[in-house]
Amino acid sequence: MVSDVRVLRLGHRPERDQRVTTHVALTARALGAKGMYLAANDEGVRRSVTDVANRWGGDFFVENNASWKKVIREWKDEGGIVVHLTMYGLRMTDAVDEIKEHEKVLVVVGAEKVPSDIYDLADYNISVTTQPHSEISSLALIMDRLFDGGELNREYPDAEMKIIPTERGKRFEN
Ligand SMILES: C[S@@+](CC[C@H](N)C(=O)[O-])C[C@H]1O[C@@H](n2cnc3c(N)ncnc32)[C@H](O)[C@@H]1O
Repeated sequence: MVSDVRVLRLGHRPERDQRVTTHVALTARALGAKGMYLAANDEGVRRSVTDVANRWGGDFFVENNASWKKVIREWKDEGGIVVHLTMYGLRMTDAVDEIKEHEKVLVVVGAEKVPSDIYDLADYNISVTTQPHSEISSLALIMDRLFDGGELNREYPDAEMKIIPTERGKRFEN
């Protein structure tokens, strides 16, 4: 059963990808990942995601300027598997049950281009549909499958901000 999901973000270009990478991290956090390794130097992304995480609870981390090969090597040494999301991979629906037999899953998402070695280093190259779309949507869908929807109503400990779901308007507890 999957209990530890982390995201590795490859190919981030600070001048172009800040918003999407921030949304990758926020999606990862909201859907139950423990943290994101950013294989680029962008302290601004780390700071803004950490600021959200501090206010909204839990202990999601962002590691800035991570060496992606080292992250993968150490993850595998700890018994984790590496799932690279790419539209060229195997269909998610064919592989997800096998992936779910593992506890630790590192989900790798790219920006425009990814280094070609990732296709060999990954245990699974997985396509979420076989159409081009986005790292955010593909990440959200695989996380939902990995946790079977159980991530959707998680509690975030030590939150300064908490939403009280309501039919209309906005209600917060803080
Ligand atoms: C804008 S796409 C880049 C597409 C790029 N041309 C390529 O070679 O993969 C950015 C990222 O979104 C993810 N992605 C896009 N479509 C996907 C799909 N159908 N299945 C899984 N991941 C996808 C991949 O992680 C990809 O690296």
